[in-house]
Amino acid sequence: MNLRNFIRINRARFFLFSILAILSPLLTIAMTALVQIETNIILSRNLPNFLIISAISLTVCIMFYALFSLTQYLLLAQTQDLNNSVKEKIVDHYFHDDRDHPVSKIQNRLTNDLELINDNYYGSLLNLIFGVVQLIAIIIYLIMLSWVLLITICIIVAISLALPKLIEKPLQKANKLISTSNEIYLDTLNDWLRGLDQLRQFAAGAKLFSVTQNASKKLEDATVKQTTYTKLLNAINGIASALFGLIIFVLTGFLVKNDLVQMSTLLIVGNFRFYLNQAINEISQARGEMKGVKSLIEEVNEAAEKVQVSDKQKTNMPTVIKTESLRLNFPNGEKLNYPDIQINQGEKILLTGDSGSGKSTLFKLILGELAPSAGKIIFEDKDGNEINPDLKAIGYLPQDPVIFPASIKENITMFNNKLDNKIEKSVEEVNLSADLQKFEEGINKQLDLDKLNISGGQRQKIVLARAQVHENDIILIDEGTSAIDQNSTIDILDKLLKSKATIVFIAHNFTEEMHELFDREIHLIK
Ligand SMILES: Nc1ncnc2c1ncn2[C@@H]1O[C@H](COP(=O)(O)OP(=O)(O)OP(=O)(O)O)[C@@H](O)[C@H]1O
Repeated sequence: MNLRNFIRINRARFFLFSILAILSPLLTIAMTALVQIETNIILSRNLPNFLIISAISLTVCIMFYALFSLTQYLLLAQTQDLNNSVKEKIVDHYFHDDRDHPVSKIQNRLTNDLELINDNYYGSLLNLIFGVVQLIAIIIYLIMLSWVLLITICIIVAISLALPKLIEKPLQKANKLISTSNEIYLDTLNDWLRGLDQLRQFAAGAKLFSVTQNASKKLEDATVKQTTYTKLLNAINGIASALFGLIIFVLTGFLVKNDLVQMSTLLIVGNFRFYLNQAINEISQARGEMKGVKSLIEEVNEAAEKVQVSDKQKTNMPTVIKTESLRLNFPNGEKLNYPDIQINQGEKILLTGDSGSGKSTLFKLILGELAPSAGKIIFEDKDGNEINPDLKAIGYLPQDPVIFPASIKENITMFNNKLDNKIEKSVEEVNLSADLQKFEEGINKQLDLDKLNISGGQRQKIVLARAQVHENDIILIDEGTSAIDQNSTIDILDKLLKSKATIVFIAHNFTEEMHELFDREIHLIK
């Protein structure tokens, strides 16, 4: 998200943007110079020259507005292209880093953070170039007039550029606060709107309004705080530049009085006073705003960094999975201690235990999503050697089946059409055929996550079929049949447990008949 990437995204467009961004402020100075010439022509009462110079002034004025609008358009196009590329990199990063991220954090990165950077950094870039070019043009003009004026202006510029430092830190903090508050707001909306039906049913609207209003208020407060600092920066700059302009005006008057510069200088300096104020204002404000989002840019850059996929050769699937003195301490003080467990190749294990005894967490530890606080998980090959398996090759069915807004077929193959030939068998094995007959489009039915157009049991059957077609050697299933009726469950388990794969199945309330389908049971105690 840095300037180098901004240039690289489209060098030709950036070049054109830079030329126009330099040309536009020069045109404003040219317009002022033309006004001065026009004034002299009026004083000499020369109508033909007046008409010519007026036509030139009009052309320069139209050119300025046309070029400046084009410059703004080019800036926007360049920013949008950079945003698209950064968004792609951020999604790629979150996909490959194998870490658990709250959805709201990713949403915030991809929307609010990028918007803040666009407005404050790239939006200010044009103002910065515009201000610097305008300032340089005025300085050159003044050098030709008087060195006293030049030195005074250099001192003024140095002070003006140091001004944003006064509130640089609080502005950075305010920008960070907006980002965090937005993340919390999105989180709150996600958590509470998901259960909108239930809230309606239990007439709990008051709670919904209060939590969303609370989160929204924090976000609004953060925005107000940031705006306050930005406006404060504007006010400081405005007052300073007005003061500085006045000093220059008075100084020029003094120089004229002492015959050190010509009378006309007073008019020129008067005209340029406005531009000098404008240039200093724009430079200071742009620098302040750009610095304000510096730390946010660093965070976004980190999130967009390419994740190095380890080139360490991942070995085959383990024959044995063992845990040794495994312990996990959560940051909130909750502790889980596991007995030593061994899972052998091809075994069908039923994992049971009290609610909260750590069954789902054990899966997350095996999958490497959580790191143990003590003890370890050992993966061994058939010769008993410790190996480093590719944990992504372990099939995992979480408690809440994860379904995508695509067809049932694509949800089973996970968009790999090489697996199409295995679908029919898997659909049979998970008892999904009868359900598919109810849909006009059958297996090609598009799932609509908002309308929830399939039942909980059908969702579970789809993810079970997904595990079947992918033929993983090890499958971890977390309450994979809890929404499926008992007869179907027995039927599905009967077929599923005949496979060669190692299967660990978490379940509650299984009947004796269901227990008997497994080789053994591991029971965790809280
Ligand atoms: N991120 C977390 N932070 C703090 N505690 C957690 C976290 N995740 C899980 N726990 C705690 O760890 C314990 C084990 O949770 P886990 O989900 O593994 O239990 P479980 O045996 O699968 O329960 P259930 O049968 O009810 O699904 C619970 O007491 C839970 O509160």
